[in-house]
Amino acid sequence: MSYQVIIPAAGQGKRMRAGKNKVLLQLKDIPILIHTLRVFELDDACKGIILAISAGDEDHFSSLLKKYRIKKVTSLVAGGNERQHSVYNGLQAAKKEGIVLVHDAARPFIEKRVIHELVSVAEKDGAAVVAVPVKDTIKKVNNFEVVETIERSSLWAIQTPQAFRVSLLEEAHNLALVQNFLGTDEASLVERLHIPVKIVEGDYDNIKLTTPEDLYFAEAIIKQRDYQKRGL
Ligand SMILES: Nc1ccn([C@@H]2O[C@H](COP(=O)(O)OP(=O)(O)OP(=O)(O)O)[C@@H](O)[C@H]2O)c(=O)n1
Ligand SMILES: C[C@](O)(CO)[C@H](O)COP(=O)(O)O
Repeated sequence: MSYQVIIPAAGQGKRMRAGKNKVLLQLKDIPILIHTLRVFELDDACKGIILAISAGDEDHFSSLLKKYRIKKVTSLVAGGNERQHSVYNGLQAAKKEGIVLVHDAARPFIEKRVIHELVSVAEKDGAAVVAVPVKDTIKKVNNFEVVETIERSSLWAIQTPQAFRVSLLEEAHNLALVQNFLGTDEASLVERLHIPVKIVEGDYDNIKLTTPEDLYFAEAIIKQRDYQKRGL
């Protein structure tokens, strides 16, 4: 098993309200970005990391990679205005064979076991995403009034990583470009090709650090994992 991974890290973190790119915030004295990169650095199946960063951040990110001894980053590419554009730019630097993953820099808690299950499914079926069943009741709302309650048994919260045959993700991105379609994840682009996207059940702690309270959850996850490591 082998794969390459595109990691979009060129956001502004507006919802985090930290006044800077949230992936540079520290968790346990280490930037969130480095927590994420380490998962892939330590996975032998990962053959290369393509990192999308904002223009002007090259020196800072390069020095972080050096400081934390991240050696698998093969390309630093320019991020775009939207996450989809950052991933598109990453894809231009990808090797044109095998499986490519896309994983948010802002999701530092992904586990190797889940990545490997995802890659196996993508090798077989072409497209797969990590997801968890939705726990809340979800309602469609208009103008602060309920329109309908959506049957929960078929709802899943989609995470990253998302894995694809490279040629398939390229085709999906090219179609989105031509059709001026902007999706919030890669699978939504592939779905437009009418290609089935498989679900791999992941973990609820693979959170995306999006708003300030997610940082408390992140501290708790780290503490819990430390206890587990020490057999407590
Ligand atoms: N133009 C963008 C926007 C987002 N991202 C990356 O995509 C991931 C998921 O995006 P999100 O959580 O929305 O991050 P931000 O865009 O930084 O947050 P916000 O929308 O609150 O500004 C993050 O790792 C972020 O750095 C990116 O590479 N390029
Ligand atoms: C790709 C993603 O993380 C899947 O949950 C999510 O859609 C990114 O969305 P955002 O709009 O960048 O928060």
